[in-house]
Amino acid sequence: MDILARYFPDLTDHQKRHFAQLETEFRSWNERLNLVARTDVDNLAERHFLHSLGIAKVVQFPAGSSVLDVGTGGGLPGLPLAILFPEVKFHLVDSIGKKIRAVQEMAHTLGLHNLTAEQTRAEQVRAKYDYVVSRAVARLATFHPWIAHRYKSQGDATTGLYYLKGGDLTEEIEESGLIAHVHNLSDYFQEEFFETKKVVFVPTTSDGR
Ligand SMILES: C[S@@+](CC[C@H](N)C(=O)[O-])C[C@H]1O[C@@H](n2cnc3c(N)ncnc32)[C@H](O)[C@@H]1O
Repeated sequence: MDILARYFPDLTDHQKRHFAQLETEFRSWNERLNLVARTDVDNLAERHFLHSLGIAKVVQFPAGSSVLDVGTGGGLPGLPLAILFPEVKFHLVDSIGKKIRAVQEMAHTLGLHNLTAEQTRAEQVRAKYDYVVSRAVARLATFHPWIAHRYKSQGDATTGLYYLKGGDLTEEIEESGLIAHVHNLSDYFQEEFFETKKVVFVPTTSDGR
């Protein structure tokens, strides 16, 4: 967990304890459900928790705002972000019920009161949010129509989608026809894993509404 404290030096002892607990819980659920590749389980802090927190290097969610995590699987990036931003409300959705139950159990064990999780398809979400986050779910051209109308109307320059992606995204962004800003996580994190990792920001207004 030292790696999280190194890149987020303002973490409180309470948050550090939460991350340590999350690691224990996540490992235990992973043995049953394969939430992330087994080969990655020794690198949970770097490849999953810190990767999720990469979004926080690009945007600071204000207190009182709301965030939807689409296709959260075992709670990534939503669970680590909910620990980092205790004053922000997170709603995590996935179409697979057993993953959502694992997320609910982990949130309950940690006593995270700012996070809810629901089994539903992204296309069926009806509430509205300030922000959407996601990792590894679908190409932007497929994904964006699911969430394009899930934003509250009073957005600002920071509201929109923050999508964790890897590799060369030129073609994928072009195919989507969206205005997208690409942030390199290698600008923030030194580990080799982040060399090709990005946060793609698609503002709420990027489809011309
Ligand atoms: C590769 S996993 C990524 C999980 C997690 N975001 C992570 O990074 O570890 C993709 C997840 O997206 C979910 N998913 C795919 N399409 C979806 C949809 N239309 N609505 C809700 N969940 C969806 C799948 O059930 C799966 O759990």
